Amino acid sequence: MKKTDLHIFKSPEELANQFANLMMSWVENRSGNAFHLAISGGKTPDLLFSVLASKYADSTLWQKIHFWWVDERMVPPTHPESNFGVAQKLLFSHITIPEANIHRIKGENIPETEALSYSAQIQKNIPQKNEWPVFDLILLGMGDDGHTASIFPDQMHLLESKNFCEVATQSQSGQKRVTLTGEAINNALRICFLVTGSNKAERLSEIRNNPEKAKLLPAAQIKPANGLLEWYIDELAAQLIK
Ligand SMILES: O=C1O[C@H](COP(=O)(O)O)[C@@H](O)[C@H](O)[C@H]1O
Repeated sequence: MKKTDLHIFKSPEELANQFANLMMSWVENRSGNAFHLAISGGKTPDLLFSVLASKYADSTLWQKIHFWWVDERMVPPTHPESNFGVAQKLLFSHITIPEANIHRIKGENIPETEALSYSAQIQKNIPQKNEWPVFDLILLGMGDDGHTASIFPDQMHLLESKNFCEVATQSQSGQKRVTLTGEAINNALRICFLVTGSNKAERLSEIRNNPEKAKLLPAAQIKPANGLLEWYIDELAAQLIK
């Protein structure tokens, strides 16, 4: 992680507010009529969804944004752990967005079948470079074990898969996930990690200051082929960074 790629905010609320403004300005300034945004699961995006829903409820930019998911838990959309379900509740139900702009991973389907079907959706809709999709923006989180997307430390091979998507298994619970692979993520134009909370501090300091430990962390392997990589973190997550 280079110093210049790191943006530290006083609180998760300040981060969500500032990031929402930045993101919408990137959408506005991007030429063309589609902006392909892939969002992550977990708790961290909740605040961003709420800020977007309240500050940008009436924005016309929702016509341009196509939502994709970095990963999904293989549960129905009504399940509390559904990443789509959370975005639906906190964001989509508050804005006007064409249904065709929402490209969810269908958690209710058989994981292997859905990984293929979601890959086909990506292939059909997203411009490619070097035979990999080029998302305009990918938002990533990081677990306190250093996983990102649903690429866990015991499944590092998913970083090098030649497929756009793969089935992953949550290491502790055994829950099946469908996730974008490392190469599909690394081909994006811009990748932003959003990370908050003291439970992420140790992993962040390893990524920044300890190359040997960082080798074992999926989040540290995210290195865009041509695009930008930025970290947006709060002070609690930043506390051990030297
Ligand atoms: O399991 C997951 O965890 C990470 C981090 O989640 P958070 O709750 O700490 O924000 C998330 O980025 C990933 O997409 C998700 O599926």
